[in-house]
Amino acid sequence: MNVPKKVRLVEVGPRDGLQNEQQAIDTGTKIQLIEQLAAAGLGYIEAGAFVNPKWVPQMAGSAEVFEQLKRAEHVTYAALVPNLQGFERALAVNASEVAVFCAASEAFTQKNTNCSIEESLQRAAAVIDAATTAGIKVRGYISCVVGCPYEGAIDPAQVAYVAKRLFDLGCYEISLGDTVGVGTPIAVSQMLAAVSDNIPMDKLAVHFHDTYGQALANILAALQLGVAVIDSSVAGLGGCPYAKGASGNVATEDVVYLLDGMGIEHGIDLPQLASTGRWISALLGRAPASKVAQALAADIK
Ligand SMILES: CC(C)(COP(=O)([O-])OP(=O)([O-])OC[C@H]1O[C@@H](n2cnc3c(N)ncnc32)[C@H](O)[C@@H]1OP(=O)([O-])[O-])[C@@H](O)C(=O)NCCC(=O)NCCSC(=O)C[C@@](C)(O)CC(=O)[O-]
Repeated sequence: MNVPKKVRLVEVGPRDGLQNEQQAIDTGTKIQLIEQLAAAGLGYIEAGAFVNPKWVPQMAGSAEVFEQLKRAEHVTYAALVPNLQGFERALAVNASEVAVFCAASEAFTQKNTNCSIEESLQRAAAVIDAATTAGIKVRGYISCVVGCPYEGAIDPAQVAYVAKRLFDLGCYEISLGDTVGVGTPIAVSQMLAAVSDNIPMDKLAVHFHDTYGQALANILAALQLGVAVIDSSVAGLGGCPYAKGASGNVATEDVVYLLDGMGIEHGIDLPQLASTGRWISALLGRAPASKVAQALAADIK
């Protein structure tokens, strides 16, 4: 087993977590969420998305979020961008990094970005060229790495193909997304084995949604293979607008508790993070999806 000693958590709550919320969330609340996450020790926060606001209205105010945010020195504030237009918007508000996104499924790519996989890779290439010129690092996401809401099971070879293309284009890290949350540890391990034939494990991240309650088991499988970057969302917020019924990302609180149990360093203050999760969940009118946050609140020892 190659379990890492230290893990980097990529907090996607303010973007992936909020993008699918139907109720309006004001800019001040989004900023407060990001600032609280930074105060809890998160060093990488995806703070917004510069996508077409007609497609994802909740992310329409991302420019204001980036402009008004009080930035902490230890934090990378990343923005999701689908194309050059999105990159230019992110650059204008001084995003520290950007992330491009593709999928391993043709049907999902069409629904999510209105183009083919090949065209999405060309858009990513244009963003990477412009970002390189501007001195900005680019992360790459791949959705539907285990299953697709439209195509069903996805062949690990197809994930490996798209991952290698994105990596060769210049993404410094590839985040592998189980968008629907259908994966189980064996399927995830097979997918990671295929992808890591072409890309070193230390350039891979995992991004699990918890629809079927498998996210932590999948993370454990990924950690045992040496993956050291995990995407998660405070309070388990989230869901993709183009993956109907898919639940939120794995809760950051739950990942932190798992890492503590394995003696893996992460740099997060769990009680403070759980308090942020309770605050944002209360604001959204629900309990945190994190079991750890619920157990801490009930003082279960
Ligand atoms: C990709 C597009 C833009 C193509 O959308 P399109 O409609 O095909 O774009 P277009 O190039 O034909 O342009 C149409 C209009 O969109 C505008 N436009 C074009 N680009 C932008 C932009 N960047 N920002 C603002 N406006 C933009 C453009 O200016 C034009 O405006 P009009 O002339 O009609 O007024 C659209 O499909 C889109 O925005 N899709 C994003 C969908 C999305 O955000 N999905 C969720 C994020 S991905 C995800 O959650 C998965 C992930 C990453 O978390 C991992 C996982 O869990 O799997």
